[in-house]
Amino acid sequence: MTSSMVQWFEKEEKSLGLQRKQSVIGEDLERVPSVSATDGQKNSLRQEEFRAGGLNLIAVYDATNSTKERRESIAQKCKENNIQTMFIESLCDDEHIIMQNIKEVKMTSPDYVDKDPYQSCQDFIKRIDHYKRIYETVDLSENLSYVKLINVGAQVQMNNIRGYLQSRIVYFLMNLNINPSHIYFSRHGESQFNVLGRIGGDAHLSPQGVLYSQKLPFKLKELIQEHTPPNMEQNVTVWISTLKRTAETAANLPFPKMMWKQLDEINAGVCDGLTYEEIEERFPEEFNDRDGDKYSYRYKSGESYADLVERLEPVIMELERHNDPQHVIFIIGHQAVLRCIYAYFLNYSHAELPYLKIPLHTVIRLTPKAYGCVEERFKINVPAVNTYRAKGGKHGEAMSPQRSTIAEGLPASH
Ligand SMILES: O=P(O)(O)OC[C@H]1O[C@@](CO)(OP(=O)(O)O)[C@@H](O)[C@@H]1O
Repeated sequence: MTSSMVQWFEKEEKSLGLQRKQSVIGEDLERVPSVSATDGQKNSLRQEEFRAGGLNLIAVYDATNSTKERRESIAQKCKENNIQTMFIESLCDDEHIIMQNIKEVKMTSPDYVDKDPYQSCQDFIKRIDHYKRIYETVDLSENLSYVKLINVGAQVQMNNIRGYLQSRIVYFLMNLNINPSHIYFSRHGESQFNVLGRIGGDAHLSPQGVLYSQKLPFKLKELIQEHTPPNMEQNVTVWISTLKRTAETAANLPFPKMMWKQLDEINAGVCDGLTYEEIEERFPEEFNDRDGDKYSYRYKSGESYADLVERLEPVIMELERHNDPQHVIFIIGHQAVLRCIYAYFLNYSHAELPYLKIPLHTVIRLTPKAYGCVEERFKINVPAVNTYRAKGGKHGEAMSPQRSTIAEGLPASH
């Protein structure tokens, strides 16, 4: 019986979006849809294109592929088109996981939108019975590359897994979990460099930033209490970067802290410590190049957003692995770093990612679900400069003495 397959595939796609080193598994998108024609049911084919070098492509064929015969036919078709295949099977015989899965995953699936939950549940149980009767598990006789996850990764079997991309997929699948949990994050409090409109560096907090660090513990506790059972001790770990502004922001939080070098802000290389105006003046071509393709642009002697995404992979894996609903992870990070994490969970494209709005003095709560991710923002009412710079535009209010108070449409807390 298959379980959570759609979920696995969707998460897999997202993960691969973070990865730019794929081997080429298909170079001609036009050919791939012919594979889906082998299945008369409502199987869908979703394709994700990766532009590390222009040609790397991966296609995710999301379907039950329940018989050996069908899998053979898919593998054969792909082979004829020079496409490497890898099958992922999720087996589950743990009743508790199955019921939880039906409740939390299937009932939020697009298949059951606007349907009666009881009837949807019955319908899904019928589907499971159907698959129990006809499903043929993947095995060695098929001579395929495959990964078999048993009871949500309690056991993992694999066959013929080769090369960089396939090993990365296995690594990713082994770290997934289906327990609902919350992730909190915030940028550090306003820094002295933020006030001056300077990027990068390792500045201390401004007086407003210090005020934010003092109000933060109250807000965080209040938010966590919303989903923690009464009298339950708050179990929180705070992740910070190695830069002073994050440690100073975390200073008043009475929770264990974990320092990650990976959470350091994007390395602006020769532009570190400059304002956007100074960069434009000293490095006009570089400045334009960054505006042209902000995701791929790499600062001289520094990093690009694409580099940052790779650097953050262990952080993302830890977040994916995190499966204790009573334990909260609170990340105090930076504008570029938090854009990457946020884009991963909310599925933003490479083009959108570097322009996402992650304002200062705002706590963001993410609750990943099987189909999407719920996002809530809580502005703490300590005025801060606006460090946002739109494409081709000017730096936010950072260059002016004005401070924004409450971001549009957000609840303010005191
Ligand atoms: O990629 P852009 O939009 O320039 O934003 C990243 C910049 O944000 C800043 C602030 O301008 O981050 P932060 O203060 O959160 O550490 C800079 O240090 C960093 O270079």
